[in-house]
Amino acid sequence: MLNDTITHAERELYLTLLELAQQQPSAYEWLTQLPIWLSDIKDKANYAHAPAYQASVARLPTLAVDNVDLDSNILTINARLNQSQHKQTTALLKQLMPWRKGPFQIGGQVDSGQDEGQQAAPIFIDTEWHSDWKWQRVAPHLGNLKGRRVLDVGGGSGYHGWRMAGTGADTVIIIDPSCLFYHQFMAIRHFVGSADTHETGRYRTHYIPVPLEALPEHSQLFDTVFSMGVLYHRLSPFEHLQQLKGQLVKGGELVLETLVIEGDANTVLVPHDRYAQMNNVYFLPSVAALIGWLEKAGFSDVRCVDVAVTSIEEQRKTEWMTYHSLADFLDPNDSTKTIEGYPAPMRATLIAKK
Ligand SMILES: Nc1ncnc2c1ncn2[C@@H]1O[C@H](C[S@+](CC[C@H]([NH3+])C(=O)[O-])CC(=O)[O-])[C@@H](O)[C@H]1O
Repeated sequence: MLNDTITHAERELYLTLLELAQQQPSAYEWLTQLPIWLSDIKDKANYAHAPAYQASVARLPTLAVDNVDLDSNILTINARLNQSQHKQTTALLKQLMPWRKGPFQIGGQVDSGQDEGQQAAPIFIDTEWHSDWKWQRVAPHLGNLKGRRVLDVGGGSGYHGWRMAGTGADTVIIIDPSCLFYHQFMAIRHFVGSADTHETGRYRTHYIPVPLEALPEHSQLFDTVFSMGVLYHRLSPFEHLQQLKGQLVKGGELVLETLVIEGDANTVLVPHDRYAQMNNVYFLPSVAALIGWLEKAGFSDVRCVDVAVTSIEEQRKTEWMTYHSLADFLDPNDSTKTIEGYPAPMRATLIAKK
């Protein structure tokens, strides 16, 4: 129910789903569940850090934003920032560390204008991942997202979701169960503000803090569904593919990006214990096997558009993510292997039709 304590982001999400429901009744089921999804993320019993994250986002200052370029590799909020706003904003954003997916920049170039003494340098959130590099590998193969309704499953901080809106998507819904990433999205959204309403006159980019499995199964709401960096975390890859398919309209497009290994249609690696130190990695197929999985799950026109080995320049420790990163997870004597002896991370992007 709409009530007084609802945030602006929540209100816009309700309105978007309400509008969707007028065209596609399955969105009513989302509306029914939304209060539960949104209150769970605020519950200290589920997420001990939730109140602290919320407080950090709530205390972010209001800046004079000149413009926002959602289609830039460093997702840039051009705003005027004085020294005290710079200090306050940096400190609050650092309370939302680790920042893994980005990069973002808040602030503009310091020019030699009249208030030079006052104006602070931009804040550059140098994230662990160069998510822009992934986007550059994927975007050329997407065709036009203009006017499309898009779901980004496992969207992290929302970096790619913003880029989807930046290329003209009509509506973007990001889902991810991470409480931290949800609040990172809300922090960036605070600064993006009404720039997100560009072209459509209403807010286009939304975030629901739930896993894919929590969504109503056969919503058929989206023209494009992205699942990037999620499949290998799933115990049952076929269930994941079915759930993705259930969110697509007939003829809609799936963009699937996941870890792969070299090999033929019968090659699949199931790491016995950890993979690159991650303890939640299950199935790493070859590209040929993955094409077979997508076809078995009922997708057609399946094509692999990109394969890339992840470099230690793309995923690395930064000032905004100070824990171990890829370089620490590879064999120090042979960077083609993980420290467990498996092939080093290589990722493929596949596109398929429902
Ligand atoms: N069942 C689930 N449903 C939805 N999200 C999930 C689920 N399980 C985990 N996640 C979320 O999926 C994301 C995986 S990261 C990819 C981010 C971005 N897409 C990227 O392509 O850079 C992995 C990577 O960095 O490789 C995390 O944010 C999880 O919380």
